[in-house]
Amino acid sequence: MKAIIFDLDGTLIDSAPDIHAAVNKMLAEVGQSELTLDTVRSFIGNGVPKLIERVIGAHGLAMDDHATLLAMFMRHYDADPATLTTLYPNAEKVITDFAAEGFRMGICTNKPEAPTRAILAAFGIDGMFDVVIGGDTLPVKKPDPAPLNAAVKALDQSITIYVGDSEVDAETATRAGLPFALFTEGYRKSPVSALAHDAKFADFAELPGIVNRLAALPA
Ligand SMILES: O=C(O)COP(=O)(O)O
Ligand SMILES: [Mg+2]
Repeated sequence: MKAIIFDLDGTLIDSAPDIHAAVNKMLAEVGQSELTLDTVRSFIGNGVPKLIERVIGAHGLAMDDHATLLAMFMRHYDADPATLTTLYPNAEKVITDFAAEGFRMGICTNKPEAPTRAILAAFGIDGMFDVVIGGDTLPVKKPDPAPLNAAVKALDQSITIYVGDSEVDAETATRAGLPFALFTEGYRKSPVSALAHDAKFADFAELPGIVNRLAALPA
């Protein structure tokens, strides 16, 4: 049987609006002006500590305040992680079909595990994933391959495919030696051609065909 592991932000869900809202609530708390949605979206992908570092850089704030700002951000984000967030078109139908076909599925994201689980529950899809690895589940994050390797091990299938949207995901899949399907409508910063990938798709309706093709390739 086959397994599929998904990245979360910019892959299954468009979460930037809630992350943006929490960043701006944090900035308001310390008397700083708001950042735009595009700016905050470009800061997503390497986990929350890196997001906060990038916000600090954008505002010329003191790196000494990193821990305080991170705690403030998490308070706001944990309080409201899913209100403005949406699943990408066809994502829910496709993962429901995969589950019905007996695929084992997992999540490997750099988002901390607690809001990851809260968001999956808010969309009623938490039961479909047999393993959830967040950015704080292990001591290291993607692009270190350890989180993805941990998810692969937990699912324990002969063929596992990783689905993600970013440079970080492409590098992680390469380092873990997994076939990688790139969702092109997420938070990638460089052209599709700059990311190592075995397949790409702009609509989740294309994913079942891709998974069948990749699963049939020799390992
Ligand atoms: O940067 C984050 O917090 C999460 O990003 P990811 O779900 O795309 O790994
Ligand atoms: Mg992502």
